Amino acid sequence: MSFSQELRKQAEPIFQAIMEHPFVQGIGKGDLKKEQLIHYVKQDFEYLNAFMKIYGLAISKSSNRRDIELFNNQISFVLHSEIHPHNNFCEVAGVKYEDLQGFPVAPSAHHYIRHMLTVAQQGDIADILAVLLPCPWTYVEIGKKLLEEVNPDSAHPFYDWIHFYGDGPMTVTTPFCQRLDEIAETLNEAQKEKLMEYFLLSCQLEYKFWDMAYNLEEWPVKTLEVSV
Ligand SMILES: Cc1ncc(C[n+]2csc(CCO)c2C)c(N)n1
Repeated sequence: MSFSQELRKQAEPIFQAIMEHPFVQGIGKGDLKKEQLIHYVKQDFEYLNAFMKIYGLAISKSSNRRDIELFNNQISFVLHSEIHPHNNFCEVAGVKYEDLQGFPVAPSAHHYIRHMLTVAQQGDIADILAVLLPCPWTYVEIGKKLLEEVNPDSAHPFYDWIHFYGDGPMTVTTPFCQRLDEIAETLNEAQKEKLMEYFLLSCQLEYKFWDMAYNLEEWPVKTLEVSV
């Protein structure tokens, strides 16, 4: 079994819990509340800004052009393509995307961003791949499962979202896994265990992100805005 298959196997209970989460199920049923969609987009806009900066850190730590190209392409993808699923949520909620940008980051999104940033600042390319991988991997599996289970017609409110992740342009999971597997061949067990820990924590935080959006999670006491 390859190292990435080992990661996926250990994360199976979290992938299952994500699939069963009411926000994810709500995308399939098309019955999410306007406030839940708005909270998701506000938080995800900030999350994706942090994600691009982490790709920048990955580029600064790259030692060959193949890696630089891989991360550079993903910055463009987040800038120009990841806006489509956000626009889908905004249209259903009846709000303008521009009006959901620049808001304070809620606790679970904050935790996830901090986890990725810490690993990216302290670690190497393998650490960064392990910490980022659950992001594309969980979304592609969600998209594929919803396509199978719901098979939405074009009148479904989240038709675009489901197709974007289910059979759209999101193909980065494969090169990330291949690159991580290549590096893992050179690592000892303790080093691989550390990568497993980063990966599993990101999977848990993917779950928390859905939960935050579903429950409109905010900081317990309103004070100054928390930024990242
Ligand atoms: C919390 C959260 N997790 C994953 C994604 C999906 N996503 C974000 S960037 C990207 C491509 C990576 O290069 C993918 C798949 C999201 N939008 N929000």
